[in-house]
Amino acid sequence: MKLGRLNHIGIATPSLEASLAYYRDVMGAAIVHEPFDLPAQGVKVCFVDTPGENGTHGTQIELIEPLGENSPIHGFIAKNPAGGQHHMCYEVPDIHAAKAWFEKLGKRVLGEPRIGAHGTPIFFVHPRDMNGVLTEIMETLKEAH
Ligand SMILES: CC[C@H](C(=O)O)C(=O)SCCNC(=O)CCNC(=O)[C@H](O)C(C)(C)COP(=O)(O)OP(=O)(O)OC[C@H]1O[C@@H](n2cnc3c(N)ncnc32)[C@H](O)[C@@H]1OP(=O)(O)O
Ligand SMILES: [Co+2]
Repeated sequence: MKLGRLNHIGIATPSLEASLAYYRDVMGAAIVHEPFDLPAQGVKVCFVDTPGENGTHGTQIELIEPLGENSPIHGFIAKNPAGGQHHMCYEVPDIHAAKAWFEKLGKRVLGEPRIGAHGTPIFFVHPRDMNGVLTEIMETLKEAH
């Protein structure tokens, strides 16, 4: 497998509202998208753009707040009440080939590929197998032809 583009850095937060104010007022973020719920993934999400090249944005900040009592990030927030860096997400051309790659290496893929925040298939690989970093793999949005 070849290392793909760093699509986003996931930041867990107890309050999307407070974190949005931070990225806007302290960090001077130019583009803050609208928050949206992902009930199937147990999170409320809001993307913040970082500057990119050729008029596109760079790696995004993905702010995630627990949504519902079964949110997978309740445990993280309990351990880190102020929130913090939660995961990193890399793009791949083919989600199934990528899943087979990590499984072949004996890495714990967490669940089957499912639709993530950008509307394409994603999966996670356990942090204990990934240098301590919860790693999300996301199939790149195919260019509309
Ligand atoms: C998908 C929508 C959106 C998108 O971009 O498309 C998102 O990114 S949503 C992001 C939220 N969803 C997930 O995180 C799903 C995958 N995560 C999980 O399945 C769990 O969080 C899991 C299994 C990684 C950890 O679960 P939990 O916190 O309940 O377990 P433990 O507390 O027992 O943790 C086990 C072990 O891992 C360490 N840990 C936990 N979370 C992280 C983390 N974010 N980064 C690094 N390490 C983490 C924890 O400290 C434990 O370590 P140990 O040494 O064994 O005590
Ligand atoms: Co993510």
